[in-house]
Amino acid sequence: MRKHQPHIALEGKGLTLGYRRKNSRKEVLRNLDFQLFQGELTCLLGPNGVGKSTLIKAILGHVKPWAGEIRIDEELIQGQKPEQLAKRISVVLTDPVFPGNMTVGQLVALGRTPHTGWLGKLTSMDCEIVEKALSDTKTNAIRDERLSEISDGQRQKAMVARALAQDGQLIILDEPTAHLDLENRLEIMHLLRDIACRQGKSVLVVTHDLDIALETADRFWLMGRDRALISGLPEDLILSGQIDLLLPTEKYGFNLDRGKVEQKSTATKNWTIEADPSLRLWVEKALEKAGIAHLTQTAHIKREPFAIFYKEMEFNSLADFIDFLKN
Ligand SMILES: Nc1ncnc2c1ncn2[C@@H]1O[C@H](COP(=O)(O)OP(=O)(O)OP(=O)(O)O)[C@@H](O)[C@H]1O
Repeated sequence: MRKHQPHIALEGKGLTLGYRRKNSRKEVLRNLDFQLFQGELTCLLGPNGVGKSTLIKAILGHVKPWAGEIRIDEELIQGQKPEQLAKRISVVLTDPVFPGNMTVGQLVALGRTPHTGWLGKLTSMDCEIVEKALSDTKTNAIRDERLSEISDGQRQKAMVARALAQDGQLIILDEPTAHLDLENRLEIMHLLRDIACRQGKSVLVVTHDLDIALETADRFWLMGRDRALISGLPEDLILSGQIDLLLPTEKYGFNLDRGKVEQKSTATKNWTIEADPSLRLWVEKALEKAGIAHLTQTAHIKREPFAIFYKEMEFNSLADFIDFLKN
């Protein structure tokens, strides 16, 4: 079967990265190969310290490879001037430093700088792009607020808006949802996916948020402690078990049935629970957390109104049921 190959926006080959200090060398990543595709939202995931930020710094030209190369649209990144790269890559890093008295609107307008120059005036097209970035991220209402007087989450949304206004072909965001509440996390990630898909951009997001990444990413890049990078459809990586790269110890694992990372249970369960699968899932979870591995009789669970029937008794909440089992 012929494979459909999307356009490769960014490619790394045989990339080895590290840091030098006086007489010592610290190798962080060795011999990496990767491809970032146009029109896709890719999430880069991996345990702390494996080298995700180092890879991003290399893509931005801030860290020079010890070996190998990175190409953006087939052109080597090494050797490109920062202002050339700024037109092609929009970035949101974890600890941005901007004057606190700058307003959200001014910050977002700054995104246009690579296209206008530092003293450049915004054209009507620049203004339109800034307005769109503000409305897409729903930061319109806080456009006149100062950066020092808004919440961390609002500041984070403003940073995403600035990256959208920059309008690079490649958008790279390092933990863009770290300070956001659940709804805003989902909204920002869906927005980024939408932008990748509709505007044909390549979006790379570094994140530790596996749930939201699973919900939104077209592709995962997984980095493990062996310094390799594995790329694939999130669902393929789950089914092949490679998702466990994110969990280097034996203690936790990805539960295929529940679609979640969980502590691996060593206790054997001796219980029979009669219920719909979705009800049973939550009953089992509560029993496991309470350390209850044994039921002497079958528990029957009913939905609407919720009730547990056990030993000719009726319980209307898991809390009451567990209380009974423990006493
Ligand atoms: N400027 C530096 N000089 C020397 N070593 C560094 C430097 N920056 C990072 N490192 C080291 O490189 C390794 C990878 O760090 P990096 O920040 O890339 O990891 P990460 O995967 O982004 O981690 P996290 O998820 O915690 O953000 C770590 O061992 C770190 O100590």
